[in-house]
Amino acid sequence: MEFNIKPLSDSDLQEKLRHKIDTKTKPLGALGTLEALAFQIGNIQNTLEPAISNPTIIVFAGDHGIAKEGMVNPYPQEVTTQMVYNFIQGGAAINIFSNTHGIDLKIVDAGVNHSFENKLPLIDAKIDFGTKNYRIEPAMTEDQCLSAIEKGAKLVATAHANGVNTIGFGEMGIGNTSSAALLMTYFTNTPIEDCVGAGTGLNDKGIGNKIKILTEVLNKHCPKNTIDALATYGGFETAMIVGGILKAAELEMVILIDGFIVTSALLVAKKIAPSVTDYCIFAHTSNEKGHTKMLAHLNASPLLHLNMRLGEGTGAAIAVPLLRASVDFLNHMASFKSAGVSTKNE
Ligand SMILES: Cc1cc2ncn([C@H]3O[C@H](COP(=O)(O)O)[C@@H](O)[C@H]3O)c2cc1C
Ligand SMILES: O=C(O)c1cccnc1
Repeated sequence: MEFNIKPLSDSDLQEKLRHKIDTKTKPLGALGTLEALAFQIGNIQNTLEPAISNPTIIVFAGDHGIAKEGMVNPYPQEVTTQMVYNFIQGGAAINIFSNTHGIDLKIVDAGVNHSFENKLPLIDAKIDFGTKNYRIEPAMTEDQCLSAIEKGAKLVATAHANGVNTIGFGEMGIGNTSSAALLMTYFTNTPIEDCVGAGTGLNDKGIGNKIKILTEVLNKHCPKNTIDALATYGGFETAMIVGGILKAAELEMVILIDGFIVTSALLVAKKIAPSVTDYCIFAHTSNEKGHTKMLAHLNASPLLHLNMRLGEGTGAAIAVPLLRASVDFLNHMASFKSAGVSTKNE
């Protein structure tokens, strides 16, 4: 498992991008974050004329052993399967927002606890029928974890070969806010009580219980390295997103980071390849409690804060028009020179 990710440090290109942005017909810096976006996307694509081509969101679905008990998750495990059918039928939030913004959507069975019929519009990458319960044993074996990373990477490589240059990731997996909280505490050294939130709607008592259970889980295991930590606490969907993010950065794609769970996958990816964040655009701040601290750890300033806490890649989908607007101004806006507009008095 090798990912060759180039840090973005072409100072000549960066200077030209800066100049192109600064000579558009607007006060210096007046397009704010859109300027930063255009600069980053130009850097990623190594061009002064970037484009958002065939933006795609891949939603990975997987079940979690711990969710069978119903102690950390308000909704039952079956909801993962039911939501996969909902995605296939076009009824979930991510379907709607993908339609709104012309985003191609792919749904992947990373490891749902259900046998899906053949011929569904569902990509079969199943590792197993859900992870093991990490209250008892590691969620997955090292082989399963590496296989999930590889499968996620392969799906992104296929998308890239089909002309996709902008990719977002989504997830569906009842119980996966617990898994993300465990990964967060492991990779950022943040106390578990600051990583645990309400997920899909626990009350204060439920959150207290979730913290207690996840503290026991942390005391039980002692992961020996990055992959071992992902195998111990992760989900199949999370591990596939880790591989997907790493491959997308290697292929110099624009990566849209969604909420709490996708960002937890990025923590793992960054541990493997620190430059990966050069390729990441942080779409939004989720209302899940730990997300703000997780983002601060990554030095990230997301584009949006809409009080969303859903996952599925919905935050990533909502941010796509901002990416389009940023490359459009860079490509099409007049410069002071071309429009004959006077520059600022010195
Ligand atoms: C109907 C429904 C649709 C969802 N879509 C995403 N999630 C989100 O909630 C789950 C994580 O929360 P927890 O750890 O509390 O189980 C994930 O499946 C996530 O994608 C959903 C959850 C539900 C119930
Ligand atoms: O931010 C997220 O990704 C999130 C938050 C709560 C539940 N599911 C996902």
